[in-house]
Amino acid sequence: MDLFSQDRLPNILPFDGTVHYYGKIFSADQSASYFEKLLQNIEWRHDEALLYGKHYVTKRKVAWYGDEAYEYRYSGTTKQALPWTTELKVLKAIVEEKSGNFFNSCLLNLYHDGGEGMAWHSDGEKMLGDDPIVTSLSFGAERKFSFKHKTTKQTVSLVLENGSLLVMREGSQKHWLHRLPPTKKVTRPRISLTFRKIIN
Ligand SMILES: O=C(O)CCC(=O)C(=O)O
Ligand SMILES: [Fe+2]
Repeated sequence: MDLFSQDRLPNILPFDGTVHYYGKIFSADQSASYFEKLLQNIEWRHDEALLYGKHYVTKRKVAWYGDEAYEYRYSGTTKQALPWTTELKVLKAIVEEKSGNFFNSCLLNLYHDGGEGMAWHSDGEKMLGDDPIVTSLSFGAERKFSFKHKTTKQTVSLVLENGSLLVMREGSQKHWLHRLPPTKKVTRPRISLTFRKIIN
């Protein structure tokens, strides 16, 4: 476990939680290779959402993998986790080593260009427990990522680089929202791997 590097990392959040940005943990070559493999080997599907009784299909694609065929219920849809691919097993081990945390599942996102993003939310699903730790491992285009405090509305932003690791720790889901804002400046795709730990 890479505890020493975590100790030296500054907290992205000013209060009420901890978010560590590890920066690039892979070289440009390694990142390009992972990006291609993930694009090819992951079973990407358009996400579905039920909002105010209306059924939406997102442009963004997602995929859900895990140790077991966990069921992920949200916005009126249910997804069943697929078994880990070779690359995902390798990446999970690297993220666990870097962060010092263990994960049993991963929600992957594929944003085809800057027109696709993710709206303000927190990853507060019951099955993740009271105070979940969620990662974002990024490949491809650099994107801005923002946090907003649920009561003070204070915001903090950073850029998630190609091959970089972000770990949202204690308090970060309870007290803060996060989003990936859409932008016209980005024309290339990005893949993110959000490793999570299902409690029950
Ligand atoms: O794409 C990202 O970096 C984060 C996505 C996210 O917040 C999520 O999947 O819950
Ligand atoms: Fe999230």
